[in-house]
Amino acid sequence: MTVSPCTADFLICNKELYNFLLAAQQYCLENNCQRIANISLAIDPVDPLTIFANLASVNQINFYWQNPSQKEAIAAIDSIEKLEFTGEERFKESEEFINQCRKKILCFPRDNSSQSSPVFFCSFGFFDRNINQNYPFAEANIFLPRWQISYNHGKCTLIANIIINARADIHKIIQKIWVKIQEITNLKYSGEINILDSNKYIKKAVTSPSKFKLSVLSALNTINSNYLNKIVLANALDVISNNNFDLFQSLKNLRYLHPNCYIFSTSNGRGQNFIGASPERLISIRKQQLITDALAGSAPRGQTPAEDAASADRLISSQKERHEHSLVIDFITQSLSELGLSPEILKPRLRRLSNIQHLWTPIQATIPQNVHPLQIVAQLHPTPAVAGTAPDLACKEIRRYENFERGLYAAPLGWIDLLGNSDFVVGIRSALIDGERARLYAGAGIVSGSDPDKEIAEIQLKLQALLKALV
Ligand SMILES: C=C(O[C@@H]1C=C(C(=O)O)C=C[C@H]1O)C(=O)O
Repeated sequence: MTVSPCTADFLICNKELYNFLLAAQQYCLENNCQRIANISLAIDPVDPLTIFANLASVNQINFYWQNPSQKEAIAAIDSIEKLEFTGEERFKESEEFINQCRKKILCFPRDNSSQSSPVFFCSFGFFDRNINQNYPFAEANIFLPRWQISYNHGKCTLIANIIINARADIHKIIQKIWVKIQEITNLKYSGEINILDSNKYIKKAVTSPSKFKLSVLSALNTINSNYLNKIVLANALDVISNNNFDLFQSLKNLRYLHPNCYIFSTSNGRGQNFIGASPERLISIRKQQLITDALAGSAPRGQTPAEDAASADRLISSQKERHEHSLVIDFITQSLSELGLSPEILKPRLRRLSNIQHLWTPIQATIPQNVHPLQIVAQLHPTPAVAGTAPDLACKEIRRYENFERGLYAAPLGWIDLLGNSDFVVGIRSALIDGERARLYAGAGIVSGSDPDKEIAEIQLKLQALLKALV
């Protein structure tokens, strides 16, 4: 084999990597097995979205995630291990999948730091079984990426997951990593924003406003009969463009328009993508400290600072909005207590987004070693912020009222590393992109005192925020 001078330099710098791969290969030879080498290398700072836009293909499984402060972002490109599940045990089976993979992974370096821990990316359906058999994502999707580029407070890491067996060509593997580093670091950052006039699209609500209004009125009757306290009813908007939607430009636009939201994208490897800008954290765990959001109760942003403040005041003092919000706090604290945690409710605040504001109460807890992040996800999903109360009853009613598959909408989407760190958002303010078609989703919480017209207007506001970013 001819080794290029560049590879030779890299080889010398990474003698330790070479020895690690050699030892891994030896292990596979002696034990007649295959392993996954998880190789983390510090690289010069890059923008993971730029890398994602250039290296990810819509026909691969991939994932993009970015937090609101924009201090953390991850691009995960292509998969080396993946599984899809359906049914009630999907969270448990995903945890089991991670545990099985864990046994096969050898890490370089072996420093047990969060920068070099293998990361699994997951998306779940709102329901544990889809009714629409043609819905393009399974009810649980989990994968370990082939390439991962992580940005964390100014530092960048490339993680490569590579199959090692007795026949592995170690020089070739090292060369492949080197070529990838070159490819990544030579890419030019382009933060270009390209916002088009959404009037150029053909748009159609999946449920007409009159039908939606009837559903709200009927749901209010059910609430008044005390069968339910709250139900979150959603609508979808189908959008058709003349051209295929540009996934990467739409993500850049989302990041620009919604800098204080979690930006996400996941693909099924068959051409469909689910993207969005969610303000709602389901779980965020760092070093066993959990933080989750109770987010419910909404009002428009005002056109002027005075109007905005007045709208915020009305939101804060509205009995109806506070009741809607407190149902979410109660559910989260009770659910976490059932897991043996001691949740602490932080000071309530406002979550102010580009065109809407929400009542927001973060809740925190310490996680014992034996509680897996997916157990918490399973316990919390769906919260009354996206389903209602009691959630089981509300879910049955949602199925009756909504005439489309929720799929990944309002469901958990995020990542988990092998140290127990994790981030999951609630997949709201989201859209399913399929070529030149997009389906946008938004819902609103219905409680006693809800006004159907106001709920429809709230859903419109939520849809507009996303529509603006799509190109
Ligand atoms: C259901 C959605 O949003 C949820 C419902 C809210 C409400 O009804 O006030 C507020 C925030 C979210 O928890 C959505 O955006 O689709």
